[in-house]
Amino acid sequence: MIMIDATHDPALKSWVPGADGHPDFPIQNLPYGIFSLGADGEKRPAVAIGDKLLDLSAISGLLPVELRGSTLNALFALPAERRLALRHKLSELLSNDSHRPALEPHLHERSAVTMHLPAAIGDYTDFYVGIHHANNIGRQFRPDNPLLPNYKYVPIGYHGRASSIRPSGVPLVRPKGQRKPPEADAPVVGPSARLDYELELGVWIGRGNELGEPIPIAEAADHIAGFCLLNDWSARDFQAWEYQPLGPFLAKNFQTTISPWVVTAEALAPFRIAQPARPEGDPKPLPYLWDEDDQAAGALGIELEVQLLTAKMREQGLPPHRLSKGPASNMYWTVAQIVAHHASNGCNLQPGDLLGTGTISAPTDDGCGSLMEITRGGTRPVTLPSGEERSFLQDGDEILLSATARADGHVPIGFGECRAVVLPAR
Ligand SMILES: O=C(O)/C=C/C(=O)CC(=O)CC(=O)O
Ligand SMILES: [Ca+2]
Ligand SMILES: [Mg+2]
Repeated sequence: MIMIDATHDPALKSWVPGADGHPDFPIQNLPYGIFSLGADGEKRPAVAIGDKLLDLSAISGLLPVELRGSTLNALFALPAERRLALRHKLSELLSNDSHRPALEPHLHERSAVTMHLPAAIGDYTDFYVGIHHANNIGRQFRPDNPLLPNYKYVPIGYHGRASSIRPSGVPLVRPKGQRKPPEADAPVVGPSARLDYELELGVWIGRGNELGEPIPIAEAADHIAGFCLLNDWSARDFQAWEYQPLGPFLAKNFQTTISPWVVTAEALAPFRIAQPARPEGDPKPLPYLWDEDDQAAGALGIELEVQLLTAKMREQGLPPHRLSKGPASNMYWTVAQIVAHHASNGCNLQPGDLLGTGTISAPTDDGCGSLMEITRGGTRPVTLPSGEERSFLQDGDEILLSATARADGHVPIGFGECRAVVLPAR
């Protein structure tokens, strides 16, 4: 069980200029990532602090954990106590002035470096825990049968594609594929006309489990290294045509964008709120999915937001326009439940595997996590400050996801950027 400790102290200050009061990366956060100086430079581990990062490969002699190489998989695999020891050391190094002369040469402006995927992602699985999303989108794909009867018993997911996951900033090329326009007798192939985003949290798997050995739900939290933002780009026209009976395939595997900084489970310890009660009459989950301590630990106290910036808005100097905002507590299943479920048949999870929670929508109109929901399948376009309308994404549109964890008596911490612009189909 991860505890609140001195590294979360709201009175803790950093000697790094601009870190105190930073909206994402004050000293209470300390997220890890992989960067290089220049796009082709050597990839190295770092910790973000304010607008800067500290090159951890350059100060490895000072750290209790060997941190080298171009991925964080080995760090994720460590027992939680070792990761905690590293967090404590970094908190001390970045708060105590006496370390400034030794460390300052290894700070870099984050705006001047290239960020990479933080881990070699062996496998990526996307869940469907946003019950309001499941209701909204289910109504469009299956008007008579929006929420299927299994939803409240089994955390639904699909196996995604790890090879096409990209860090924030890498543009998305509009996918081509098969769709069957409602009035047509036969499908056509071409660029997606209903390109959408999905607002999700990503969960980084830490320690793995052996093939054949399930993860008991009481131990699931020990297998989570951290979190990121995840945009599960979705071609709704391909999806509607291809998804039955095996689920999403080419509609969702052409690219997935994640934020490059790993906000650790340790950093998020204080940011828990009461787990929303299951609606009256909902079935109690089966024992392998139910843990009183997991329920008592609460839901993630994270506020999520999506913004859109079109090419015309960029030209006009307009700021991004908020499409939605809502809390991560709108998850029907906890993160521990999806981890335990994934391994319940003996499937082995490995350090650096990535799970998506599924689209997190609020029950209100201003909190929907995809355009498909906001525009009711494209029938109610959004009007933007530039005067433009959007039903689905156009070329040149940029989607920006952001998130902030907040709790009374604690310094808020954020996730950094998860953005990508849509380029024309090739
Ligand atoms: O209800 C459906 O058929 C559609 C589901 C999705 O869009 C799949 C998905 O990516 C799950 C999610 O993000 O919640
Ligand atoms: Ca999804
Ligand atoms: Mg995807």
